[in-house]
Amino acid sequence: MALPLWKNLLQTTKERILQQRRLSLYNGAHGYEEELIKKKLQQFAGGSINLSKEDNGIGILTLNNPKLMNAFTGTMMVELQERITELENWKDGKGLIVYGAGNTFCSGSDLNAVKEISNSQDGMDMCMFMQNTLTRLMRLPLISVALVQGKAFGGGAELTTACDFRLMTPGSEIRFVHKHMGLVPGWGGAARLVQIVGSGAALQLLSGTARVDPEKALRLGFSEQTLSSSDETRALEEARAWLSQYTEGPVSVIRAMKKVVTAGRELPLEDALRTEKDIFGTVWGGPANLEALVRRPKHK
Ligand SMILES: CCC(=O)SCCNC(=O)CCNC(=O)[C@H](O)C(C)(C)COP(=O)(O)OP(=O)(O)OC[C@H]1O[C@@H](n2cnc3c(N)ncnc32)[C@H](O)[C@@H]1OP(=O)(O)O
Repeated sequence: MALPLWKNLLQTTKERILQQRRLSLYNGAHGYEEELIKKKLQQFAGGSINLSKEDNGIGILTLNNPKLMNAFTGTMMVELQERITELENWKDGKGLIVYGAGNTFCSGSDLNAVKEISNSQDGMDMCMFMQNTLTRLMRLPLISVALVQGKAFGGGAELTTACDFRLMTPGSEIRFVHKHMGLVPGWGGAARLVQIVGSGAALQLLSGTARVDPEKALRLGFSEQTLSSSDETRALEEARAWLSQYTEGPVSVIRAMKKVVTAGRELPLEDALRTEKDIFGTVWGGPANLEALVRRPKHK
């Protein structure tokens, strides 16, 4: 017998909360009180995080606070979490482009807000909040790319590492400026940077606060490509075309592909292999697989 509507809704909400907990790193057991830090962050308002979902399965996530070079205010941190939840529930999604409004990526956390929460408890709570959100971004079953125009500094540089790929426009720059602020990365940027460029290069970029221009990023394997245009509309078009090479195809297969790679990236080998087996089971004999068996394509 079908469940009444309210029971269905309750069930879905429970499942979503459980899924968010599973994908996050910190919860009450770590002394993390999400509602408290959210309340605090809400006091530092400004800017927005916007999401548009296109018919081609590509989502566009925009950091929108151009007056402050897209610095992250408290409300933007909370909105980022909300948009990630939306993306987790977008079953038709295959890809994601993260970029900043006004021809620049992001200048890190809003220094006006940071000054107000400079005590250690607030700092740790904000750090756990952002690590949870960026870990969920990294684990989305969508192929994600940071489109870097202008500057990606501090937390902005960390955000680029939560995406699968980075594309840079001419004249743009990624820079981990934390040392100048008497800090180290705290949004997970150091751990992810080591995975992307290796520990030696990561240590140099962090401890030398080195400017990473498009050429250097290519050399380090930090960026995939330098786009030809630094105009916002055209760069976005180029990023869409670049990403489409990987998102073309059946949604179930693209999402499964990202999931097997996430498992390989994060889990010990035996666990990753078992996860790969389970995900393989979701596509084997599925519509795309059966259709291909009929079509028998030649892979020339
Ligand atoms: C997670 C930990 C972290 O994120 S630590 C890193 C925090 N971020 C920073 O320290 C970046 C500080 N900003 C800068 O170095 C420069 O503003 C950069 C980004 C290089 C841009 O320089 P430029 O193109 O000359 O523009 P500008 O300095 O005139 O800035 C325009 C307005 O934006 C503001 N702005 C910029 N970044 C932030 C920020 N992170 N927090 C708060 N406000 C920021 C500037 O103050 C400036 O505002 P105003 O026009 O003077 O009112």
